[in-house]
Amino acid sequence: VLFLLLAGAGAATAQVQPHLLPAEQEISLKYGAGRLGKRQDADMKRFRDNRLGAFIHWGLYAIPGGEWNGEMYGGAAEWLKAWAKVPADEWLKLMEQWNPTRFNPKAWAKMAKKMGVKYVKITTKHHEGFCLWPSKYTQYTVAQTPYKKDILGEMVKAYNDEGIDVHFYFSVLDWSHPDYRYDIKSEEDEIAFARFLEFTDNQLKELATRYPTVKDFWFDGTWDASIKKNGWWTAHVEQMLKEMLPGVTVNSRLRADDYGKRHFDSNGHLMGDYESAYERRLPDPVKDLKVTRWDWEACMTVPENQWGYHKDWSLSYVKTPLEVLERIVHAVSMGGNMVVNFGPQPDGDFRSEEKELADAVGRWMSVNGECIYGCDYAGWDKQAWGYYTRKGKEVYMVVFNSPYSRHLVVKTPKDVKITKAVVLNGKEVGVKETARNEYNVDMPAKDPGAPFVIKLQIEDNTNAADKYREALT
Ligand SMILES: C[C@@H]1O/C(=N\OC(=O)Nc2ccccc2)[C@@H](O)[C@H](O)[C@@H]1O
Repeated sequence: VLFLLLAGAGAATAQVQPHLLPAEQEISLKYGAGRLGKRQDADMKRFRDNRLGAFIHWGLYAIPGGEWNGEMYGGAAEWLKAWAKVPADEWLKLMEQWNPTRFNPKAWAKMAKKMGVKYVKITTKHHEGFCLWPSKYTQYTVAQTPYKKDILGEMVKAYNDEGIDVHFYFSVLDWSHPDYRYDIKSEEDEIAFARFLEFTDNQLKELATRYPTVKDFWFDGTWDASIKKNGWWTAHVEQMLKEMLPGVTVNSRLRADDYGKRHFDSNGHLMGDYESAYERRLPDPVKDLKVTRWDWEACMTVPENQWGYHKDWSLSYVKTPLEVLERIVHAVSMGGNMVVNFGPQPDGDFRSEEKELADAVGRWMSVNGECIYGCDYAGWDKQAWGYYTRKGKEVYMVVFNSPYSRHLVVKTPKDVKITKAVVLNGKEVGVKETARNEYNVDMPAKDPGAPFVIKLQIEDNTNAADKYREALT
């Protein structure tokens, strides 16, 4: 009983993975993790190997762009309705202005292709309740705007035509719907929220039916007590989508278990197919190695916290392309994916900073993408110069910080030797063994002046004798 109470209390804690319980002490759950360990089917391998994605946050919030009644709000632009306390019916009047005349889905897809992203996550419906597809379950859709056309369908086709996978962001929280409840405190709440869950099921079935090439559903807006008290429904949604679209992936943020525990169930097992809690933050490469035990996907904004289009990016720090690149590599080096956010303008074009970012990342990926796509955690100790990634027997050194010593220190696991080091699309560099499982890898003769990649050839020679002796302390 005590454990159950603790588990219930755990519902409020963040999704830090609790210690796994010894199997015999696990509690039985009806709506806990549907699977233990990483999915290893082809669809999940594709999700994982894609590694680099882009987020598109596009909705009515792009029109005001952070400003309401002449006042500029510094908070996230897609939350302006909340910051400016705008009633839903007034907010949804923005639909009358939705007419992105410069929207060119083919150009969007080419920009994503040039950036080197392998998938794009699109906000089908954000918290505001405005749908980018002509849903028949609500009046708040593109069909009821001057634009009229199925924007989501145009995007899906354009991205797929460029060989880019499409993932759907879907907010369960829906500020436009009278039956949404933040908590369930009465019979009336129960009845209204049951209607809301049915409405949501219908929209999800509609999305899965209209756009069968969708590869993933990224749920958001699932943190309220009303959802945590309906963990059964979150398990039902995962099952429903996987029956309709075999192979589709679903993020952990959808899921709550029998006791309202989110992301990880009351036995500490990850629900959904990948953890989706690293939003605008990343696990520590030394202290948080636990994340390498499961699949995960991070997402990030270029300003400090703007997902939707905001008119004024001077209100917070804007990350440089190099800072975005380092976060991409950091995620992959720990076995995660990274999704970089874009907030298109109301006219359907992108701001210049985002176009420049896509270009810069794309130029680097075109030369060095081999150390990202299909790569994973190498299992080697992190060094100050940068990050390791690994693909099979190949280990990549992704160098962001060149050392005054001109040597890149590498410490290999026991029985692993380095036999060769070559700069990607460049020359071989010297490798000097300095102690047991320690090497100095030379910097390239001419400092590339930008992050670069060294590909290591390694040899597993178990039990080979060597000349080194551990100190007798
Ligand atoms: C990707 C982002 O996802 C969100 N929220 O994600 C959260 O996890 N929000 C959160 C985090 C901690 C506690 C409560 C909510 C949205 O609110 C935001 O507009 C954006 O779409």
